[in-house]
Amino acid sequence: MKNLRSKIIKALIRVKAGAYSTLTLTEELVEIKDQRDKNLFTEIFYGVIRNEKYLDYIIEKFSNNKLTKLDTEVLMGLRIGLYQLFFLDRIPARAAIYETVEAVKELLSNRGAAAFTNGILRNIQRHPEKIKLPDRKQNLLKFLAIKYSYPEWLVKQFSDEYGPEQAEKILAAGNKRPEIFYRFNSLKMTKAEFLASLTKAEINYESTFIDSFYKLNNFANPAETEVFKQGAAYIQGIAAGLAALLLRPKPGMKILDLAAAPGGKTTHLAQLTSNQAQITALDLNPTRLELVRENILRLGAKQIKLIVADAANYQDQEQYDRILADLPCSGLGLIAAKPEIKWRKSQKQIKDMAELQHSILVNNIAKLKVNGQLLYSTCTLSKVENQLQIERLLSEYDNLELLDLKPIVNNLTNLNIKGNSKYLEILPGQFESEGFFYALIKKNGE
Ligand SMILES: C[S@@+](CC[C@H](N)C(=O)[O-])C[C@H]1O[C@@H](n2cnc3c(N)ncnc32)[C@H](O)[C@@H]1O
Repeated sequence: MKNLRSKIIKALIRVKAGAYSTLTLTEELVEIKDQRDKNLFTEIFYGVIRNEKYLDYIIEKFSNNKLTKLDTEVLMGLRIGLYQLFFLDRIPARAAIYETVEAVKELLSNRGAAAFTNGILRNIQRHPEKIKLPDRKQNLLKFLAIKYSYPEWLVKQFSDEYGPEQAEKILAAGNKRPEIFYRFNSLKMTKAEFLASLTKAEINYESTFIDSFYKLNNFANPAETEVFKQGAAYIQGIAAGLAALLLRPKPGMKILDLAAAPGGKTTHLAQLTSNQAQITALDLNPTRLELVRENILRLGAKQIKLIVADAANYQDQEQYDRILADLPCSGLGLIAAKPEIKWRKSQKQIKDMAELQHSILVNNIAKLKVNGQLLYSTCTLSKVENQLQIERLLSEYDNLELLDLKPIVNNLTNLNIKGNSKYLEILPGQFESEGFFYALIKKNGE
């Protein structure tokens, strides 16, 4: 297949059928040699998933056929064509349309399909004045849903829970390309060696509010560097990087990690204790637990026992100093990195997740020592999985106390968090990061 755009169409069809965008992209990029082609592929691929609803809204205005009646290749062709016309200024309109129509020709032998794609794209290009978004004043939710391309129920949920102004910021942040960070892994080399290696490879990096985290600027292949191969770097969102820090693990402690895969936080815990803590790491999914094993090996983490288990039923007699409950969640804080999330979640799934999280917490709270601490975290933005989840737990146990995370985070990082809440909620984009929620719970004597 010669045409880059036909590859993009095929990749988008895979994601539509349920594949993960990140994995699909990684697999596709291996086949492409030229770095500029890789960049263009990535830009159009993610751009279309992020803006799907907005693009369809426009296509619908110019098509006499219902979108559900179109061949998938044609619909994807129209989306990528339109994305290039409206979002990429470096590709001349004629070239964008020509290449897209050629891609549709390559994928479908039926000549009508290419002619149809050509006709619609040319018409849109000639008559942009026909495109009108829903009226913002008359129907704010609908306007936001189309403009930022989110399902309307999700726009409503964000707006109900955060207010319309903050909701709009959340929606916009979810459409930005996420920043890439390296966590420096001190188990493999000194920081001076690590930084020297980045400099030698001409990688442009910046310090962040966490000592061991570095932001990579305009860098496309973070998994191919020397430091990565040597295990001195782990690619991790900076908000996720707070978890192990906030748990304040010490050498000699017994730590239970209830949902560990792919192992970002497990290996961070090992790093912070110089491999001197005893960590038990669970995950329900054996394939994903293998990723933890690979990461442990690459990063040189030690003293970690891996167990395939459902944390909602897991039994052991051990008492732990620390429990990390970085639980499965609806993932609404990760939309920038995994934009298909917004099309795959439902209100029902969010409720089901909240129930699962509750059962996992209830099943494991007895394993926490008196004076031990449990850190609850999710990468989502929904009250029922976050604040309400913790309120529910605290209402059921007299001996649990919510600790204030502000002084802890302000002490361990360069952040200066203020406010009344003892929780730590990081909104997407707030610190160039993904969205995260943290609550720290201490167990008191009976
Ligand atoms: C948010 S991810 C964990 C990320 C991980 N802590 C890290 O930092 O790399 C949630 C994980 O929970 C696992 N999971 C889902 N249901 C589970 C259950 N009932 N018991 C244990 N693990 C579960 C999933 O397989 C997934 O790997």
